[in-house]
Amino acid sequence: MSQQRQKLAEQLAEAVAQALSEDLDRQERVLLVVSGGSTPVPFFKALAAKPLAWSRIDITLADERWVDEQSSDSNAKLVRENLLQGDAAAARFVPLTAEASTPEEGVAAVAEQTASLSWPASVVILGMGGDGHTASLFPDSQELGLALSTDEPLVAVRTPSQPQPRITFSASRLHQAHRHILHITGDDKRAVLANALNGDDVRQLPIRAFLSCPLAIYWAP
Ligand SMILES: O=C(O)[C@H](O)[C@@H](O)[C@H](O)[C@H](O)COP(=O)(O)O
Repeated sequence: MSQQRQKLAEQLAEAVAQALSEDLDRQERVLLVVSGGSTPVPFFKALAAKPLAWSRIDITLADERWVDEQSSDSNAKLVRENLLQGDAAAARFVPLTAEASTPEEGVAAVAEQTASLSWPASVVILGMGGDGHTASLFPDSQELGLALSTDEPLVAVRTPSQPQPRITFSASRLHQAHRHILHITGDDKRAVLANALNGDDVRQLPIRAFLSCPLAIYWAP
């Protein structure tokens, strides 16, 4: 982990902790939506160390891979092992998983299980892939149009570029937040973001669906 990425993770954790604590002053419970993948790990660790009223914080994921919760590809496992540690273990984590063997079969159960979360979220933290996807809004997925347009909260997604099927909150649901943050690292992603900022076709680079939320960008080389 480069020093710059570590510093970025710490600055992001500071900003998110500040946002959560401001909202906790006004609301009984607050919602934090995080992303999976590899980038957020140092941020999760830094956030877990913050003194917050964790028992009043709900945490969920922007999207999930449809795998066993013990799989190393599980975003829920990533959150449990890196964020829900120490005092932060008192947070209520609502995963996007269900007993069903496919996300298409499980999406209704996940919708029921996440129905108790109260939106708008305090903060939605997004990641981005090299193809401009965010959450599981993939440019090559057949369900992209649906995920970008539906008012339903969740969409089951299959995409040729990814090994597992997925479930994602829809763009309209992810828009429901007081603050949106994009957390990315590396020159490749900087170039993808620059490209995204230079055009409008959301289906080509789905991160564009969030560029005017407004979106705070946390980037380090
Ligand atoms: O489950 C996931 O993979 C995500 O939530 C996804 O949208 C992620 O944020 C990007 O793919 C970036 O992933 P990296 O941080 O691993 O580059």
